Amino acid sequence: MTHITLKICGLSTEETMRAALEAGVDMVGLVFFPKSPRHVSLSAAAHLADMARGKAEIVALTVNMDLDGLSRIKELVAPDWFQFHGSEPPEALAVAKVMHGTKIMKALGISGPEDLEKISLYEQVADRLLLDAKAPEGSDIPGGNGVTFDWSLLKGLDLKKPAMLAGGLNASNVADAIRESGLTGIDASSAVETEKGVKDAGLIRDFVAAVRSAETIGS
Ligand SMILES: O=C(O)c1ccccc1N[C@@H]1O[C@H](COP(=O)(O)O)[C@@H](O)[C@H]1O
Repeated sequence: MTHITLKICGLSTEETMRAALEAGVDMVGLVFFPKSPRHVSLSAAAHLADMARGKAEIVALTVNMDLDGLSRIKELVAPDWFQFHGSEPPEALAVAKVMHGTKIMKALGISGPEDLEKISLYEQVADRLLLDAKAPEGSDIPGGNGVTFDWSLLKGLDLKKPAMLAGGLNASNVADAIRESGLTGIDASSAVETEKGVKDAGLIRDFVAAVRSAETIGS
């Protein structure tokens, strides 16, 4: 039995935060990116983070955010992790880590084997990698688009850091995704929503149950 580290991203209401925590997720993601339908204000995020503290790790998702913005999040929300989901260079991760003392997760968009080359640059400084589908052309957001990629590209990779899989994962495909990728971390957003940005407690519970039952794969 392998424990899958499970993150639900883009929570923005008390009801769905409670559902995720009661279902036993390991990480909860709060999105700080105004173009995203899941964007939360600092005050709303501070309240949601207080609900989660001590029950799940709190992840602050940012996209190419400057140091002042990161400092405000750190001060008001006190996340355990910063998730960098833009084109931040490895040096920016190193600076954030020293300045804020948080753990760092770096998202990398994958669509083909050439995208795997970036991994070695980032795994030296990131505490965790997030291997996500590349955003479709024309999308306003670099993640959270509900699209998948060829998970088998990841099979057998010699990763130096823990890694999560993301991109279009839902209760029906997540067991295959775990098996094909070989990763032991899962992150999802769109599939637990009834419409863009609107999370649903029942869909969250179904997704968590699907991941937990997939934990027996290979054991
Ligand atoms: O969720 C968002 O709105 C978002 C915005 C900007 C960058 C990343 C975002 N979400 C991340 O995208 C992946 C996959 O999401 P999905 O399941 O395909 O919807 C996940 O890692 C989220 O953290």
